[in-house]
Amino acid sequence: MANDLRVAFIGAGNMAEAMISGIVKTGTLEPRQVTATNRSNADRLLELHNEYGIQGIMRDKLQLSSYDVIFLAMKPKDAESSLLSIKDHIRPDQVVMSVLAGISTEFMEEHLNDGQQVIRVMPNTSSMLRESATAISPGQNVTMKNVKLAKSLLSSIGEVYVIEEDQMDLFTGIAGSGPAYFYYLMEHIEKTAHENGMDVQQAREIGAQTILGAAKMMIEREETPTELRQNVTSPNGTTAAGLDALNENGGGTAIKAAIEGAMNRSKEITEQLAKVTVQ
Ligand SMILES: NC(=O)C1=CN([C@@H]2O[C@H](COP(=O)(O)OP(=O)(O)OC[C@H]3O[C@@H](n4cnc5c(N)ncnc54)[C@H](O)[C@@H]3O)[C@@H](O)[C@H]2O)C=CC1
Ligand SMILES: O=C(O)[C@@H]1CCC=N1
Repeated sequence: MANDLRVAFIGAGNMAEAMISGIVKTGTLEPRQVTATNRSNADRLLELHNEYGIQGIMRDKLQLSSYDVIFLAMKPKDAESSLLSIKDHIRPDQVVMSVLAGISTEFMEEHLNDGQQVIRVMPNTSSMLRESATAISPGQNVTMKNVKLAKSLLSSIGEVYVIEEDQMDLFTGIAGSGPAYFYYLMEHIEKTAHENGMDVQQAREIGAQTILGAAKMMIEREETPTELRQNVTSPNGTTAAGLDALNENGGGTAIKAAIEGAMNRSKEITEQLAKVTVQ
C-alpha cells in the first residue's frame, strides 16, 4: 500500500475502531496515515490515538482535501448531514467509502457533487482480528484503480467480496449483523452450561472452540454443511436428539427470521431516508 495514502474516518465508534485496529495492526497503513474524527468526544479520539497511534482530530478541524479515502462511519441517521457537510470540501478523485447500513451509493451520489466516487462497504466487527467478511459495491463514478484500492485496503481486515448492490441488504443480514447471532448463541450456551453446573468461563472456551472448529471445517473441507452435520449425527445418538429439539423449537425458522429481520431493517433505513429527502 502506498506510504503516502491517507485515510480519514468520520465517526469514531465501534466499527471505525475495529477497522482501524485491523488496518494499523497488520501494518497495511502506518498510524500516521490514518485519522479519526468525531463531532465532540475528544476523550474518545485520545483513546484511539493512545491505542493505535493514529491522529484524532475534531471534525471541524479536519482538512478533508488531504485524504485519498474518506470512510463514513457514523450512524445512518447522520448520513445526510455528513454528506452535505463534506460535499464541497472534497474533489472527485477522492473516494468516499461508507460503512453505513442501508445507505445506498445512489443516496450518497445524490448528496455529493456530480461525478463523486463512492463505494458502499459492509464490514463486521471481526475486522478487529482481521476476520471480517466485508462486501463492497462500487458507485457509478468510481475508477477501477479505486475499486482495487478498496479491495486491498479492506483485505487487511479480512475477506472481501465485490457484490451487486441489490445484495447488500442481505449481506448485511448475514455478515454485517451476523457476529451478533453467534454471540447470542454463545450467551445461551453459557447460560445453559451454568444452569447445569459448569463454570461460565470454561463453557465460553469450550463453546467458542466448537464454533471456531465448525467454521474452519466449513471453510477448509469440501463437504457441504449438510454432509458435515450428518457426519456428527449418529442414528439415535445425542446429536439427533439435540437437532430434534432445535427443530421442534423453531431453530431454523429463528435463523431465517434473524437474517431477514436485519435485511428488512436495512431496506427500511434506505426507504425512510429516501422519504425524508423527498419531503
Ligand atoms: N457495529 C457494527 O457491527 C457495524 C456497524 N456498521 C455501521 O457503522 C456505523 C457506525 O456504527 P458503530 O460504530 O457501531 O456506531 P457508534 O455509535 O459506536 O459510532 C458512531 C460514531 O459516529 C460519530 N458521529 C456521529 N455523527 C457524526 C458526524 N456528523 N461527524 C462525525 N462523527 C459523527 C459518533 O460520535 C460516534 O463516534 C453505522 O452506520 C453502522 O450501520 C456497519 C457494519 C457493522
Ligand atoms: O446494527 C447495525 O445497524 C449495524 C449494521 C450492521 C451491524 N451493525
